[in-house]
Amino acid sequence: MAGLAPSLLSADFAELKEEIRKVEEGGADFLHLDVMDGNFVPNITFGPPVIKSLRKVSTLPFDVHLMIDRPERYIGDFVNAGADILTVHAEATIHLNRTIQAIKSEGIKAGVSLNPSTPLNVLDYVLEDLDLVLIMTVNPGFGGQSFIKAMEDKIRTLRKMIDEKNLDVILEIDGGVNLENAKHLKELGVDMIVAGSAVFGAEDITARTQEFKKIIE
Ligand SMILES: O=C(CO)[C@H](O)[C@H](O)COP(=O)(O)O
Ligand SMILES: [Fe+2]
Repeated sequence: MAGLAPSLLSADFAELKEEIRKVEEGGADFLHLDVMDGNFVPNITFGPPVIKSLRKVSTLPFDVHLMIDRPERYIGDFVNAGADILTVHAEATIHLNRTIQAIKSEGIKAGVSLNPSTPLNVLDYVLEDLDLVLIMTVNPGFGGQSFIKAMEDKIRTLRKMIDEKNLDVILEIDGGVNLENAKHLKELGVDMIVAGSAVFGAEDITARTQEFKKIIE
């Protein structure tokens, strides 16, 4: 059984409170929040002040995906804003081990995300320290892109790495997941599925969330 983390990136930004209520009602497990800085990725979204405001209107765990250069500079800000899981890109921080320890020392969960072309071996000496690994199944920066098929092997291999060491690490994937491929991806061993456009693009967002949950349970 996998969980669902709707990505707010594809929500109506003028109606965030209401959009969150809809996915909560549909049984979302995490709320996925995409922070982009216009440097690490060619897009800009929102930062700690928006997340802090949303924290007041949701009880869902906040799964914050930082697509920003040198994320270590902002760990305290995102912790204060209410992040429950803070995920950094391995490509964006020079001292990955130090950044992970800095997140964990704040008493929240630490995640590492990998771009599609980044090999899994960058996790070799940190996997044991992590709470979550986020495999990007599109190139980060935008919602509504197509799933990159080559990521299926990466997911299988990471599943084996986690299971062989009997680790308590959430395997999360992000990008291009829809009602058609969700079941297959769950069967590859994914624990948490991020979906943006496939959830918030629906006419009835609550019903779509429920539909997703049914497919991946
Ligand atoms: O991190 C992201 C993009 O960089 C988003 O979480 C992701 O793309 C979700 O969008 P969709 O489900 O529409 O592909
Ligand atoms: Fe994301």
